[in-house]
Amino acid sequence: MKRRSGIKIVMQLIGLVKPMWLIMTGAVILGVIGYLCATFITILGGYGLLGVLGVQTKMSLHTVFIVVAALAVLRGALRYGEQAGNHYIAFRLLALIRDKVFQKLRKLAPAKLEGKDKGNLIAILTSDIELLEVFYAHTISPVCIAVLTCAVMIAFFASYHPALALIALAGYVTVGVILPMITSKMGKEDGNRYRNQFGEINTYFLDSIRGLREVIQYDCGEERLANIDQQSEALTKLQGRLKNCEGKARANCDCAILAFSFLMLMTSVYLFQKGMLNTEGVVISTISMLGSFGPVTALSNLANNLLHTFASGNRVLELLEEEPLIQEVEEKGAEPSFDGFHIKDLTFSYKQGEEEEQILSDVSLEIPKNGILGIVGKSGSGKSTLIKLLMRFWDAEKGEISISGKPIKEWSTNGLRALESYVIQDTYLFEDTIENNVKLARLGSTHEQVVEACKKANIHEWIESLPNGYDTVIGEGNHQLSGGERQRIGIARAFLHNSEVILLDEPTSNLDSLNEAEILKVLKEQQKDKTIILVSHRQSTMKIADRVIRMKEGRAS
Ligand SMILES: Nc1ncnc2c1ncn2[C@@H]1O[C@H](COP(=O)(O)OP(=O)(O)OP(=O)(O)O)[C@@H](O)[C@H]1O
Repeated sequence: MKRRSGIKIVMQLIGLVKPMWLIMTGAVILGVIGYLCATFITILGGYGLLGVLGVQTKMSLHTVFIVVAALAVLRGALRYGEQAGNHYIAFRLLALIRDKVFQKLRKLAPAKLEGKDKGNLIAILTSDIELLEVFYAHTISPVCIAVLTCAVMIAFFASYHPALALIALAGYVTVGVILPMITSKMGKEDGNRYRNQFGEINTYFLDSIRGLREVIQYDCGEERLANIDQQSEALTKLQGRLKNCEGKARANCDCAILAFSFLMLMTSVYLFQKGMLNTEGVVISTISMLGSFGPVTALSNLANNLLHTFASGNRVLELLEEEPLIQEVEEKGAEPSFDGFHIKDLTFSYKQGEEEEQILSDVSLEIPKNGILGIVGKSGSGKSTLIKLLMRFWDAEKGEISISGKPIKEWSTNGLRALESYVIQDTYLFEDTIENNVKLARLGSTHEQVVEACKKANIHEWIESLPNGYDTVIGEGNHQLSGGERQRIGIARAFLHNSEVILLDEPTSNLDSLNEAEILKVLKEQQKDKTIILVSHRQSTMKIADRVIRMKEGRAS
């Protein structure tokens, strides 16, 4: 994983706030005034104390009480405004980032996502993005607020004596900049490791749940459980180290505040002895120093959370910057006028790190418009790969596939996908009604069109036999479908999509011979005005093909 510096991550994350800078400015202004109100409540307390002790000050005791009450009310209102503004920005931005991540995933799919660690992706989509809330709601404006509030306070100290202003400046820089920098340096590695291990444990968990049947059958539950325990323990250890670092940071911060306040007291007493400061100056400057660390302490505490936030930010930015393997052509509505597939010298290999295994070499093939082409060949001979290349899930490294005289990588990607329907062995069902699951192939189609597609896929009667018919909710945790039922829903989708080209990769592998025969009959009827490409190991399925080609050692014959 690419490691960005903290500054680079911050700059890139701040870049996303641009559309909301007005609200951010408002929140900062409210925050600065709010913190000054809080600090001056303490300072006015000092004036009040001096008044009670009979020392002559700039303000009467009566005025002090009224102003303190007014500042307290104002502080509450301002704090509310600042927090509301910051959280509004943060949650709007999280929605925006999620949207960007989903758009990116769509572009990366399927070529770049096939080999990706799914648990890690889930961790990025959920907890990593969620953690950026800390950055947007509790980092940007607190930094601005701290800088502005400290500037006002330094000017206030300077009104008593420049030396006091210098001590205040040194105190604010130490607590708000130097200590947080040391803390984040100390915990950066652990922060990154924690986020990555969290992703890994997610993947392992997900894998164990998905493969539960195999785990039970081969009795390896204990071993997986032990692995989960081991990973959780490692995670707990890392978390312990991070908390330890956090604790040290808090302790250092408190020590620094006390040390600088003590230095302020000593210096003001010294100046008093030299006649350069009055009693009011000594008391007020010391109280002000103690009471004005609020905004910089907020920064110091942030450094602890930022360890996680930077690691999460890095992972989210990494995903957003990932380049898709194929560049999509965006030209709305430009569907190719289909005249068949013209495949010339097609060579392709999947790249996995440094390794490359050639799957197709110099395949040349003419697939005419309309009719059924069967593709057979040994397992692993590249049949599915050829189909995926026709869908342009990958680009060929040499040679090309063209339609109407133009390579498919120059046709609009949406247009190409609208031209083709792709049915695979294992259809994915979303947690939704059967009707919506089928409608996915053509949003906006009517109930009658869905029923017609399901009738062709020989699944209508089964759907009607369910208590809720087409409104039955299927998918994970709901009505579970058999392999054959899933496959027929996949075929119904392809019929509803009603595209000119239908690519079928082992479409009948889970069907009994009765269902297979019914579906093949419908496919055969469609061959007049559809181009059907069929990959299957079943001889019974291949019978409907007009022409059958064989894949062997990366070539078609
Ligand atoms: N996404 C991928 N990344 C890397 N290698 C892959 C990928 N998909 C397939 N392969 C490899 O490419 C080779 C051809 O796979 P393909 O699925 O095209 O074969 P097939 O002829 O359809 O096999 P089967 O009949 O078993 O479905 C296999 O060795 C497979 O391991």
